[in-house]
Formats: sequence, structure tokens, C-alpha cells
Amino acid sequence: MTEDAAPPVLEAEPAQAAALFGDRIDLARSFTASLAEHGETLGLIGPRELPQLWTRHILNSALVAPLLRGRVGDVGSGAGLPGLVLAIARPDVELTLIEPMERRTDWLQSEVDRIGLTNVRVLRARAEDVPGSGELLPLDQVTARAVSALRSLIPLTAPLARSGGELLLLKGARADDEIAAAAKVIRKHRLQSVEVLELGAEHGLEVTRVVRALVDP
Ligand SMILES: C[S@@+](CC[C@H](N)C(=O)[O-])C[C@H]1O[C@@H](n2cnc3c(N)ncnc32)[C@H](O)[C@@H]1O
Repeated sequence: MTEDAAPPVLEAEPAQAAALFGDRIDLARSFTASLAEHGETLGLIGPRELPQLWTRHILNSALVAPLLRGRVGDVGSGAGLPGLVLAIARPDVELTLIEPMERRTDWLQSEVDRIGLTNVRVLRARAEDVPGSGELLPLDQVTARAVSALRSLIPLTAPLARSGGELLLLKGARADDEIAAAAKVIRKHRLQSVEVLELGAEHGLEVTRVVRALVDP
């Protein structure tokens, strides 16, 4: 950026936000404002994300909310995407945010406390170190966004889901290629009905691709 370039400005709230969050919109606004204020300093988002914070990050995450049920784990939550956004949108669902970096779990916990969410637990751990027995597992669904390519993401997420549970993995335009490259781990983890859902067009938003798979049904 040159010295006299204008600093990036937070994107205005799109009209779709109120429809996607319903009566939880004030909480979504509060989280988005806080992420815009602190995200760059805390190394959670880059400054260039501000002009697309709502559409590319908050709404992209919120589109998954209608697919949720039961106990959900979000692997690699980072700034809270999609896990914390989903917890805001779906207070009836129990979310566990699984994130190894202390700076990020501190942020997540502080936002959970500040917003007053009671359906979220923040777990500082790598997904592969989450104990197989205990009150957390098994989960009904596991989400992840921007953590790694499918072929390394499936071994991190599938073991956390119960038999018959689901993976909901947010992916970019090359989701189909990632599925093809992950054929071996898909077989190894006995995933079924692997498909790419395209969400967002019905709301006039950029398409969000979600790889959905059934775990060992
Ligand atoms: C690029 S960030 C994406 C964060 C967020 N999901 C998003 O969409 O903005 C990847 C996150 O995954 C976390 N991560 C990396 N390896 C992990 C693992 N094995 N288990 C759980 N989280 C992991 C990192 O600490 C980081 O916060």
C-alpha cells in the first residue's frame, strides 16, 4: 500500500445478513465488528479482508447453519470461521471449536464470553490429539474451513464423527478435484455419499462449496 492509499474499510452489512441470522443478527453484527476491530492486530485476518468480511467470511460461514444438527465440532476455527458464526446462527446446536493456537483460543473464548454464547465450548487441541473417549466425542457433524486439502483434512475430521455422522467441509472452486485426489483416504475412512453442495445462489450470494460426506454409516 502506498503512503497515501486509503485504509481498507469494513464492508457494509449486506441485506442477506438479516435473513440468514434472523433474530440473532445483533450478535452477528457484534462479532463482525469485533473481528474487524481486532482481527488484524491479533493476526486472525489480513487487512485486505475488511472490504469482504461479511460476504466472504461471515455469510460464507452462515450458509452452512441450516445443515447443522446435534453436537458439532469445528476443526481449526481460527478467527471463529465457521464455528463461532454457526454457534451464533444456531443456538440450538452444541458447538465445540477445536483450535491448537493459544492466541486464537484466547480470542475465541473472549468472544464467546463477551457475546454471551452458552452453546459453545473452546478446546485448545489439534484435531488428531482429541481423546477418542470422553464427553466430547463422538460428534454428529464436523465442520472445517481453510484448514488443509481434503486428503489431509479427512484423516483429521472423520475420526471425530460418530458412525452415521457427517463431515461438512467448506471448500473452494476446486472441490471436485480435491475429492478425486482424496479417493484413497475416502475409502480408508469409509466415507459414503460424498458430494459437493453449492450454497448461496438462492440468497443472491457468491457460491460456497461444501463437501458433505457420511461417516461409516
Ligand atoms: C488458515 S486457518 C483457517 C481458520 C478458519 N477456519 C478460517 O476459515 O478462517 C487454519 C487454522 O487451522 C488450525 N489448524 C491447523 N492444523 C490443525 C489441526 N491439526 N487441528 C486443528 N486445527 C488445526 C490453525 O491453527 C489455524 O487456526
